[in-house]
Amino acid sequence: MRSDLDLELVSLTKRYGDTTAVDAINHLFHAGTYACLLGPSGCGKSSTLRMLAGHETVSDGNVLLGGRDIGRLPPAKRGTAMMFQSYALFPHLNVTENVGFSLKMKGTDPDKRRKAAMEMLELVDMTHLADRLPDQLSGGQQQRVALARALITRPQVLLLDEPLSALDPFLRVRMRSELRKLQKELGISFIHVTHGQDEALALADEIVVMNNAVIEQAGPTRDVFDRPATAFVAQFLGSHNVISLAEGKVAVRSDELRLATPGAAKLEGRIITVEYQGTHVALTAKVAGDQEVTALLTDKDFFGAPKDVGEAVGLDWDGTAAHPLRA
Ligand SMILES: Nc1ncnc2c1ncn2[C@@H]1O[C@H](COP(=O)(O)OP(=O)(O)OP(=O)(O)O)[C@@H](O)[C@H]1O
Repeated sequence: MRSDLDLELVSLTKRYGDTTAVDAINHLFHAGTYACLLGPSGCGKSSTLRMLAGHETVSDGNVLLGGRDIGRLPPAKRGTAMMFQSYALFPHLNVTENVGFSLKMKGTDPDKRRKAAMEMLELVDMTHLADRLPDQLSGGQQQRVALARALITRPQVLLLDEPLSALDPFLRVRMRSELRKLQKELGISFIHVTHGQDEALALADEIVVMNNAVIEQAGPTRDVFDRPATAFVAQFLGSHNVISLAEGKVAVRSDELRLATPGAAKLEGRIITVEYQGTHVALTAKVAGDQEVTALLTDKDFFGAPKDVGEAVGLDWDGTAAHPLRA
């Protein structure tokens, strides 16, 4: 069902001279969804996000928010707000002034501005640091201020460009659960650009995988993970093997592979690495056609019948675990 706040990309295209960074992509972001735009460096994620925000011109196509074409409006008139990778806080303004900045530009009076800024700071749990300057804040605190500053415009869609990449790994995991919680509380759409598959899996209701300027696959996160449509998606999301069989290429999750007696399994080969990972052991074998295939075994299964590099091994899986891939 369509909603007034759905965001639709229609044949959206970005060209920089001879380079086509985004090639006629179509997608409907349902209102209230946490979506991650995922893909390798240079695939066109940031260009897409910047076109949605109005920080980059649209070369061709349309951006519709609730059916209204916003693709050629100035950023402040779109109903979107963007949070940048570097947070882009003004160093000479304190936290409250940074958060209230867009209201100042609109001519809102100082009392109202301060009140609105404090409400937003409350939302991100930062009221106690309202008078600090940005360089007196930690990375995570700066990120919260940047979020509050983007949200004060009451956007219908929040656009986030690699919002966690400047944080250390520990803080990144904490902040991603805060982002998720905030999105659920606000009920607005978040579109979050990342090249990290674990970040996308942890956060997103929906994943849009981009490659070479086009959308390779999009859908609910678990559907995309469980049923990658192409070898690229399977490999980019990780935890899958792409295996060439007589009937064509299939993706099989590493944790769906099991060891079997050579000669009585779908594949056989020799073990080339055994890697202990704590709860699991990753065992990689070289099989027919020089293919490397990894089985992720629970530590209990592996140590119940340990194997060594160089041993012959059979690898098997249930028929339903193999997903045929599009060429
Ligand atoms: N201002 C520009 N002028 C010319 N080419 C550009 C410009 N910005 C981006 N590109 C090119 O467009 C393509 C897509 O870039 P974009 O930044 O959208 O990719 P990305 O997926 O966000 O990559 P990253 O994860 O590295 O930021 C790349 O080939 C890039 O070199």
